[in-house]
Amino acid sequence: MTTDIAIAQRAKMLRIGQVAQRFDIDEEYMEPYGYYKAKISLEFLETLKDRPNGKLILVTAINPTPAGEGKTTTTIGLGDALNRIGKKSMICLREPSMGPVFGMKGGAAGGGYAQVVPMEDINLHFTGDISAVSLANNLLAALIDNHIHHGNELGIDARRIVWKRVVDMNDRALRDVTVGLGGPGNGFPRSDGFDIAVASEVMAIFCLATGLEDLKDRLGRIVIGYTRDLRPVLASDLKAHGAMAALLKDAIKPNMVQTLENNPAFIHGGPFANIATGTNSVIATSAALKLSDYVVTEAGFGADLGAEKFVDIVCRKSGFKPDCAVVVATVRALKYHGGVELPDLNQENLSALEKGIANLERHVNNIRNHYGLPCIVAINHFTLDTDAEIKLLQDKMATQGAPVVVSRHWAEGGKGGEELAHAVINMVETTPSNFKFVYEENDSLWNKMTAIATKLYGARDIMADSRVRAQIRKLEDDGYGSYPICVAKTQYSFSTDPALRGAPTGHSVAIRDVQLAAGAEFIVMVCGDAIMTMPGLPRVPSSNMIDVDSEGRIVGLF
Ligand SMILES: Nc1ncnc2c1ncn2[C@@H]1O[C@H](COP(=O)(O)OP(=O)(O)O)[C@@H](O)[C@H]1O
Ligand SMILES: O=COP(=O)(O)O
Ligand SMILES: [Mg+2]
Repeated sequence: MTTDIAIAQRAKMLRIGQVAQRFDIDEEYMEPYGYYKAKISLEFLETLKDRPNGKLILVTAINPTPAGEGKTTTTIGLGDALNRIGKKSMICLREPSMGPVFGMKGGAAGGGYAQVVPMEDINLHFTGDISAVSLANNLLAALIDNHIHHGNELGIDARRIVWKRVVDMNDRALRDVTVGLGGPGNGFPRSDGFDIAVASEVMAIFCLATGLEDLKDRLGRIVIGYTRDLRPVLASDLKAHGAMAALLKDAIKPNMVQTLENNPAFIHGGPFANIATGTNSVIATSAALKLSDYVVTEAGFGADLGAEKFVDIVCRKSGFKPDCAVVVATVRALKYHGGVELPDLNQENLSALEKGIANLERHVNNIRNHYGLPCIVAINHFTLDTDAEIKLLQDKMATQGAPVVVSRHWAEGGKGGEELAHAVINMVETTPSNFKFVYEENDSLWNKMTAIATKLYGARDIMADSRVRAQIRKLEDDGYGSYPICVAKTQYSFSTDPALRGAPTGHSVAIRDVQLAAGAEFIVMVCGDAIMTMPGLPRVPSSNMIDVDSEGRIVGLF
């Protein structure tokens, strides 16, 4: 079988300036990173602000198997298909974290004949944005310990520092560390830990900021910890935010690359959707909306996570209003939700498929009734899907109020996605969006989390111990009650139990921890025990297969 990287390395790429010209982006505003990547200057984006917005299509999915069900691949295939049928379309994706790249899931540049290129660059260092985010995050961490070392004038309580270090790698050995060992010259010993870079609040701020000044202002409002009398200590108290913004001044400009069919793609910002917001930067999507008639963007994991955060955090803050949603479903994942285990997903199993369709039905219901969005089901066709399985899925979904389209973009590129593209255009042109939030800004934090859990997850209620309840009360007392919620929970289930697949009801969502993201302006609610902000590498990491050959070409990157 032809690998993704073999297809990508055979691509006939255009110089990135040629791709940009098709979308009236003058080369003087392009800051090339080689021949096939470029950043777009923020000054250029300023010149666009009076233009009307194009239509916004959100690609989401059912709860995935560990491999993922093809949101990124479908976003790319749909974007190519829209351009093939004569629609001026751009796609907006997140940049891949090297955690999954070297870990279990692999890259995030699509697959088959629906990829963005140069995929090796995109999946590895790309233009250095995630490294810049990591450095900005860790500069703040270093300044905290340095401040304590040099007398601690702010009175930071070292036991109440909430700011962690980050690295863009899956490294369980760094989850729980002690810093400052080795005597007085090394500072004061204290427990610390690393999160994966894409879980950093700096990444969330990066993705929500509207420009450099907003970025700097938000960075300054980060709460790094508390004094002994529980007063918050901010990054601006440490005079850190200017230097942090300086590290990010180039990263904040959106990156442009191209698809295998030479259509433009913005790839910018990379938060995961199970532990963070899960969508690309507001700057990139805002730019794409001014530069094209149809923007296709994806939100991570299932519609219970990435799409909900896109709606309740990103759209609430940015003013975006999606015109429709495409929910990606696969036969394999629906069989998984019907109880089939991973090794057996390649066998036809109509009864399991029929049972697992409940997961898709609930996502369609949530998207239509709780996000108020017209919805299309895209069956991301896999080679081993049987006609009987496809027919069963189409028949079962026929009464759910969402058109079901089989899309073959992975195998055929944009051509394979044209039916989906026509369905999207028809939906956008005939069905108005009744876009709405799942909860209101002035609902209490507890009621916001209750709304998400009961309306979307099928939960009976939420619960929390007295410590967490006290934390929530203090956040309300400190004036953060109007902030939206960023749920951190497993991506495999509507519940907090990854093994509870399908469409569980009556479960309880336990809030294990609550974290303030004052700069990103949301409250993280960590639900259940199956979630961590520093993943570990699997027994056989993808890095085993990755190499560089004698001509300097990357091999084994999927
Ligand atoms: N139709 C398909 N057939 C085979 N492999 C696919 C198909 N769609 C996606 N993939 C592969 O599945 C993995 C997940 O796809 P991706 O688009 O990254 O999913 P998501 O964005 O939902 O996590 C990638 O390795 C991709 O190449
Ligand atoms: O945050 C997760 O994103 P994917 O669903 O694209 O892997
Ligand atoms: Mg993806």
